Formats: sequence, structure tokens, C-alpha cells
Amino acid sequence: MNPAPNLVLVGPMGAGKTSIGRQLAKRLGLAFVDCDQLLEERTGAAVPVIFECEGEAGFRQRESALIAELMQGRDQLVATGGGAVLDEANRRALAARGFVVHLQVSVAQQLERLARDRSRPLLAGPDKQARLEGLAAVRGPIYAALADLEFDADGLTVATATERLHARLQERWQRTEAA
Ligand SMILES: Nc1ncnc2c1ncn2[C@@H]1O[C@H](COP(=O)(O)OP(=O)(O)OP(=O)(O)O)[C@@H](O)[C@H]1O
Ligand SMILES: O=C(O)C1=C[C@@H](O)[C@@H](O)[C@H](O)C1
Ligand SMILES: [Mg+2]
Repeated sequence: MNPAPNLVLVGPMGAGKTSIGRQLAKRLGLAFVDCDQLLEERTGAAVPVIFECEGEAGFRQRESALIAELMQGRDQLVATGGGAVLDEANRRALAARGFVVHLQVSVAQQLERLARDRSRPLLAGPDKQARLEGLAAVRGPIYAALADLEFDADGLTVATATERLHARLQERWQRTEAA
């Protein structure tokens, strides 16, 4: 069983936090909560519109308030947005009440998955590859430092990644119980 009240997915855009998270939550019998989607529902505006009206700083404030609220709950699988780990208070809240999984993915795979994406304002510029590499250089070590478990989702379908991550978690949580 999960040693923490919640399961949390962190990692870069396109790693599959939302897609794998939704399937994994079903298998584990957890409530699935996607931070970006819930934030959009509550705000009544899509993420790019929030960035446009309030800037990234406004979006981050809303994201932090949501994370603080969500992490008071339990039995949830929380799929975070790719930049949620940048804020120290967010990291503390996620670590305090979450078993944190870092979903890893290569920039090449991100580019494939997000080639036609229009919903991620940080990728709106002309050179997506340089942008993703820059973000990976800054955020990669932060995801890694926060994670209780690293999972490489590169090249896996959502179904296979879900299956394998589920198995890794069961194994890990059983070992934690036995210790
Ligand atoms: N393992 C996978 N195999 C194939 N396609 C995938 C896989 N994971 C995600 N995708 C596709 O990549 C896109 C982005 O995935 P998803 O929204 O799950 O990423 P995310 O980690 O939640 O990103 P963000 O940080 O922006 O919320 C979606 O179109 C999704 O269908
Ligand atoms: O990587 C990021 O900073 C972001 C990722 C998305 O999940 C959204 O939270 C938003 O587009 C910002
Ligand atoms: Mg997502």
C-alpha cells in the first residue's frame, strides 16, 4: 500500500502525467485529479488564456493555491503541471503528503507528442526543441530530487507504461511495508 496519503506524478510536458495518471488511478482505485484541468474548470478559462490575461506569475499563483488545497486530501492520484515543482512551497506540499513519481521522457519523444499542441503556452515559440531542452536542463534535477521513484516512460504506449508503473509501485510499496 502507498506509504503516503496521495500518489503524485511530476515530470515534463508530454511525459504522460495526465494520460498515464488517469489510467493508473483507475487501477489503484484512487480519485484522479489533474491540476491543469481542475485549474481550468475553476477559473473558467483555458491555460493559454490564463497566461495571456494574468501572465505566467498569475497562473503559478493559482497553481500553488490549488496544490496546497489538494494535498490536504488523501487517496488521490494528482497529475501536476510540468512547472509545478518550480515553487518551493509546492515541492514541500507534494513531498509531505505524496509518494512522488517522476515520469521521464526524452526531448525527441516530447517533440513527437507535442508537435501540433496549442494548449501549452511555454511551447508557443518557434523553436520547440531548444525550449524543451532549456526546460529539461533547469527542471530535470528538480524532478529527480523530489521523486520517490523514477519511471522512464519513453517509447512506451500509455497502456504499457501504466501497466509497468503499476507493477513497480506495488513492488516498491510492498518492500516499504516489509521494512
Ligand atoms: N506513453 C504515451 N504514448 C503515446 N502518446 C502519449 C503517451 N503519453 C502521452 N501521450 C500523448 O502525449 C500528449 C501529452 O500527454 P499528457 O497530456 O499526458 O502529458 P503531461 O505529462 O500531462 O503534460 P503536461 O505537463 O503539459 O500536463 C497527449 O496527446 C497524449 O495522448
Ligand atoms: O511545463 C510547464 O510549465 C507547464 C506545463 C503544463 O502542464 C501547464 O501547467 C502549463 O502549460 C505550464
Ligand atoms: Mg498534464
